Amino acid sequence: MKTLKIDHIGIAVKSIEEASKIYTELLGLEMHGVEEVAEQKVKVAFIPVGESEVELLESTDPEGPIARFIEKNGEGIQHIAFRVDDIEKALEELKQKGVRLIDEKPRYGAGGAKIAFIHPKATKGVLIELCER
Ligand SMILES: C[C@@H](C(=O)O)C(=O)SCCNC(=O)CCNC(=O)[C@H](O)C(C)(C)COP(=O)(O)OP(=O)(O)OC[C@H]1O[C@@H](n2cnc3c(N)ncnc32)[C@H](O)[C@@H]1OP(=O)(O)O
Ligand SMILES: [Co+2]
Repeated sequence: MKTLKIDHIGIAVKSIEEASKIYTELLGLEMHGVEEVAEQKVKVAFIPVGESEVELLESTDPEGPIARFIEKNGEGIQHIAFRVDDIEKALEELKQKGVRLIDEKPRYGAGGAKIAFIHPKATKGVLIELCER
């Protein structure tokens, strides 16, 4: 497998409408439309910047991962997503290395990307998402 680039940085926010102003009004970036990813219990907005994007994540459910993250840590960076060329192969290789995965098989994320998370306990406290588009 090949890791290609930082695809996006996931930021947990209470309100996409409020938080997006930082990126649009202060940094002059443009936000794409908001999309719901029901499986992850989030609404998502992407803000492209150069080769990567900022992903704003607002919870749609108090039991979802973003609501839980904000409850514990407040708003802030929740994950870093790396784009890979072949996510099934990447997960197979990580599994063989004994890495603790949250998702052993890819799920579908925003924009129909295939995504999977590595547990932060296996990565010195960074929640890593792999994604293939
Ligand atoms: C739409 C899609 C896309 O891009 O297309 C997305 O991004 S969806 C983005 C949202 N979806 C996800 O995050 C899905 C994957 N995440 C999960 O499954 C969960 O959030 C876990 C990461 C397993 C955490 O689960 P849960 O909140 O139940 O456990 P917990 O609070 O007891 O946390 C277990 C330990 O992990 C740490 N921990 C929890 N969340 C963390 C995070 N985001 N970054 C770093 N460490 C984190 C906690 O501090 C704790 O450590 P201590 O034990 O030392 O206190
Ligand atoms: Co993400």
